[in-house]
Amino acid sequence: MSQPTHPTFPAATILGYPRIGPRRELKRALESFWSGTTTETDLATAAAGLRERTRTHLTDLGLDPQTAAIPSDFSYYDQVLSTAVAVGAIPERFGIDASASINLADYSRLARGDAETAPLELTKWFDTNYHYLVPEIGPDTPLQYVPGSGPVAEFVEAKEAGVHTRPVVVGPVTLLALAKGTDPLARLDELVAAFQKLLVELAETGATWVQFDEPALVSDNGTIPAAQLNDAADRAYRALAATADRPGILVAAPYGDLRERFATLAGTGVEAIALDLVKGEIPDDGALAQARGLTLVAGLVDGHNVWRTDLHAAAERLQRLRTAHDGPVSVATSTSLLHVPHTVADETDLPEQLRSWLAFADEKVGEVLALTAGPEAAAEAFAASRTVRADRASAPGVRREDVRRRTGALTAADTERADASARAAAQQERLNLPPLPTTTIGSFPQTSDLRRARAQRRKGEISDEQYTEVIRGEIARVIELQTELGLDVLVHGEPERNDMVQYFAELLDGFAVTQHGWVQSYGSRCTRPSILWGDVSRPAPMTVEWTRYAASLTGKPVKGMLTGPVTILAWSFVRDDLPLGEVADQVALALRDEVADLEGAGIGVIQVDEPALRELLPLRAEQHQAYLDWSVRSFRLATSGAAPHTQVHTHLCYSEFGEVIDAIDGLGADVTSLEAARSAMEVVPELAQAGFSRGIGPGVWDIHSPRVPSTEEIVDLLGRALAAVPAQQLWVNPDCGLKTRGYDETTASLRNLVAATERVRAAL
Ligand code: MET
Ligand SMILES: [Zn+2]
Repeated sequence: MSQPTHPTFPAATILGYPRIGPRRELKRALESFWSGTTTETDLATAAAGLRERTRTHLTDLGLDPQTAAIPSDFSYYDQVLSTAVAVGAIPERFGIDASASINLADYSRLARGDAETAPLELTKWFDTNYHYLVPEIGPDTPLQYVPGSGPVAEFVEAKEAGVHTRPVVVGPVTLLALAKGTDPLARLDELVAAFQKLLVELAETGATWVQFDEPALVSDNGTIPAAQLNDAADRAYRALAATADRPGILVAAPYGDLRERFATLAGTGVEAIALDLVKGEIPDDGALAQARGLTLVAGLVDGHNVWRTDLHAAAERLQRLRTAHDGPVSVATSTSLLHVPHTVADETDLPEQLRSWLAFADEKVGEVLALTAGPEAAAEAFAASRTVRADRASAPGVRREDVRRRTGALTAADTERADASARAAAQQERLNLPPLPTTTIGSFPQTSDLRRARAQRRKGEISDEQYTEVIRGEIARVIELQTELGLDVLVHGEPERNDMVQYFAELLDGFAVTQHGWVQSYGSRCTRPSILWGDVSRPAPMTVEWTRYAASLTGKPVKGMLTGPVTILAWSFVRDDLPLGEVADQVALALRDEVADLEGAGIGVIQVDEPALRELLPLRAEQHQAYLDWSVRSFRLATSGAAPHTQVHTHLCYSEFGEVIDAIDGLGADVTSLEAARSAMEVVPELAQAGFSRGIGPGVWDIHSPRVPSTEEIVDLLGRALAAVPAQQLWVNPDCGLKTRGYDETTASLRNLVAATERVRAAL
């Protein structure tokens, strides 16, 4: 085996940096290209400008521009897609020549589909709120390296601009572990051969280090059994390490603990391993002995949350690792900084004190450098870190005795409702619903008028009264539409909500919202997570007036709409100084009060959405139960104060439900609606088999595209559902909320939904 020589790994680095741009420049460039207002060249120019800005900016922040400390990790849409494209893994159904470089129109087509071709599936990336495009790798999918691929071009671009970067790609094991298709792992050797060609081309252009991201190695939740995953890592990295003339290889394992796979990787011949020491542990001495001489990259600065690092604690761990490990140790972030906003400096509206506790991407680069310099050279940063910690611990609102007393006094009785069949009888008596009741998931289209009114209110251009009038007008219109369509359980349409989490975060104590804290969710889509910094309480009712107004306009039941505790946590930056289960209880109690107030206003149906229930499932199997226990408990706590004759609904979407089916049952909601249209109701028999006996509303309309489902199609889906559950259990609804849809397709689709239901009812 050849022994390539590599310059030493840089002492300080980050595993990746946000690529959307501080003012979402990439989003704008992509969307104007997609809409046809700009050309492919315009898009490429904008992207090159952003990359240039990032390199210069990271250099200015103090990362070394000459030693591969600055990652080149750009992607136009998604890093998994970009890596798949680099190794030519393009499904044949797109009709794209996989052996040549593809243009941005074709690249976009893979991500977004077109009239004839469905896009690649989009799904959640590990335990984050980022979504990747699922590679399709079957026995016949082409796999061949495409010379001049993205990583090479980006490296060369940087080099020509005077910056020697470290190309970042998704590693072969993770790429296959995430792929769908018949036995993707069977293609490992071919995939590795493609990556070998990438390594050779990178070496030819002068790259000294390359980073392979392998988060699949820290998770038990994938489809590949543990032993096979370990074996695949062993095979893949032995082969990659054996490539003649290649850059040094860094394997990064973000989001969790490598455990026994650390020793596996250490034995393959790669030069460096990046450990997530925020989520994971320092390997024990036995494992470290296997890694003698290797560079370990200590991920001590959290790339996945926004709190300033405790530099003393991190320095202490760094010292422990340095003492225990016989080889170089570098400092890095635990994950790519993709998951955090650019800089706290932009947040001029946040309270000064809260601001001082935060570190976004740029501040985290500073923390990595301070840790690398050490407590003496970076004395000022270390002192500030200590001050901030003390300040945070004692700041008003972080710990509130009234909130703690309430959570401390909870008992099992607080999560129990009356028996489900007694509830069902009381609810039917009150609501008097027909068989197969029809409803929607909550939101109706968010029109540009609504968005404008919100922006005007923010800028003070319209008064609160004027804003309220706009919202009430919209509620009235939505109620009228639903009445005309003949739906059974109506909603107010959520026109007052910019976002289903942020709306509540703005009204609850303990949360703050940012101005520019955008984080890429997928492609051009970004979210602005709220920051949960203190004990949570509800100063005043949050949804009651809107719901009461809607109910006053109709004789039909109107469903109150709340976002559940787990989803509120999953889509916010959560505090790191209190166990999540306790935070969830605090949020649940606030929601419990809201449920009581909705009941007091005469609302008989209340939905608590938990679309993120699956998302927070820990990556390691032995932690699943504890998570499911607290997440289910918090939902029950939020809802179980409801009287028997109040019908509690929940809604889940986005994910495979398999692993959480029992938990869904455990929520105990009277009615559960789930995304199901694309999978042709697959979840219904799964629920039935699990013994689920309460109401089920499997979605019959895939709301992710403007396509209107036909009446026949919905009749067919309902038939499938009825094959698995009795009619008394079945509800009819779309897959999810309608806020991204237009009114035309909404009206047409709901009309078909009602017509199909009537047809099926007649045949019962
Ligand atoms: C992502 S789940 C969305 C549920 C919410 N009630 C809505 O309809 O928009
Ligand atoms: Zn949904």
